[in-house]
Amino acid sequence: MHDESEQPLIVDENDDGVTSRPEVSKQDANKLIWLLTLSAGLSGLLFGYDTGVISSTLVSIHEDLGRTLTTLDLSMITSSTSLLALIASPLAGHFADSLGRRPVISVACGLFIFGALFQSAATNVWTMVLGRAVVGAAVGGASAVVPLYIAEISPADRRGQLVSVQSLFITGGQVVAYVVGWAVMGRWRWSVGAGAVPAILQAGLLVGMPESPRWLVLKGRDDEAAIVFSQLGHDDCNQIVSQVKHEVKEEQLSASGSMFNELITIPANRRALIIAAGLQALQQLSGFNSLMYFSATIFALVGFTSPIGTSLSISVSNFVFTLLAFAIIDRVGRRRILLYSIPFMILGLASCSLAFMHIDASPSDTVAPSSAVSAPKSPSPWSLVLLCSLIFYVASYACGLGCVPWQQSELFSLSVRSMGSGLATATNWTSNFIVGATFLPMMHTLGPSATFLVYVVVCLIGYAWVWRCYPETKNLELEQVKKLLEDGWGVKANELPNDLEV
Ligand SMILES: O[C@H]1[C@H](O)[C@@H](O)[C@H](O)[C@@H](O)[C@H]1O
Repeated sequence: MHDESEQPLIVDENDDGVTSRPEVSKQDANKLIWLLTLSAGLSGLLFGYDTGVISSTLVSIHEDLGRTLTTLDLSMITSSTSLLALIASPLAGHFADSLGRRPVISVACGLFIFGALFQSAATNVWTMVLGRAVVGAAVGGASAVVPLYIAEISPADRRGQLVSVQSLFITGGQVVAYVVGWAVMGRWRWSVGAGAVPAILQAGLLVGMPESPRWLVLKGRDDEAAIVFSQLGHDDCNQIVSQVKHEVKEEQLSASGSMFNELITIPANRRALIIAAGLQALQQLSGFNSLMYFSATIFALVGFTSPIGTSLSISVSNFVFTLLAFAIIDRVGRRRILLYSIPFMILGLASCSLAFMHIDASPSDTVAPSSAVSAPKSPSPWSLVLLCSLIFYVASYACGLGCVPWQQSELFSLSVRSMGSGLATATNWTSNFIVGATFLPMMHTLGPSATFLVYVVVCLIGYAWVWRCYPETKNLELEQVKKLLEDGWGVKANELPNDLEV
């Protein structure tokens, strides 16, 4: 264990009047960074659990909410979470700026607990929708602020990986939700209520969590920031505090009014917002969550006898390939991962569309999936092709688009970071809402094959846009990324990242 008495004390004051702190060993700092990442990342687990659990819940509710669920009921129960998430995320961005990152994460944690318990006690469709909405507010707030908090405490060369911990937690939470949903065999009140458990654990961990040091500098609390930076293992915490202060001053000079104005009128900020929000929209509009929410419905439709069990393959592949992204993101880089993986998503989706052409599957109007097929059928060889294509699509999604958009906060400069992340997150949830609300109707009107073709087209457009606009940010300090976007999209500039001066 590290002995504090051996730590060299640096007691001089620098130009900014910041007093240096006792040095902390790299090992202790590393442990702390991991602990904070895991504590904050638990919100990702809840995000994943609460969004994943709906798939098995939908097929288990039957008439427990007082009536047989219609397509509209299912869409409302599913979409109320994303609807509230999209309202909560920009608000969370706002409060993360005025009150700090930590209080927002704490409030989200409280809402996770309350929402889980409320859902498990739901007696009719409306109370269920309300419970899902409370959880949605928590998911929206946490998904805007947790990646931002992690990015702000991470060293530049491991930031991609540490922020990806959140994606690992999300996808892990979705696997747990599927397993729990499967294991409790229809007792959905238990599975939705179980979401309160990790949230209670997180509430305990949040007690000792420090505020983001970059936010502290933004608020002029330099001494406190220096303490946190030194706990996080910065060799020269005075230098990093001055660097961040310098950035804040520069931004104040070029600021032209409100934070929103600053975000829209300063070209680097505007580009950051377009890139972050665009990638979040692409993540969702590529259709992945239609599988998250309705894979059991799809598998019932095409004749699998254990649709919930089969849909577990979707969430497990998502988790396993997010692990791959986690392992390589800081080496391969964000842009390259996207450019390599999106073409495989397109292939997977096109092959799903082909498989559906050969499967006789037309969703009926009442949609408890076990009754969604007019006559029981067994899976044809094309159903197996469909399953493999879906897994292929999910795998390529998970190692690129599933993960990279959550790196969003690194694109923004400090003074607009929380608002920019909040708006980009809101775009994610808006698009999530659109996909959740349109998937079943599209399956009805266009048919399954054409529905998947729509996602192919989205991915094709998305690929071209990423190629044109998404810059590489690996290994850059947060303060350097801003420079990257000053004169353009930074797609070429970052071929020489070391040339960028802070
Ligand atoms: O990054 C996550 C992850 O890919 C999840 O599996 C998905 O359900 C979320 O919508 C997405 O934001």
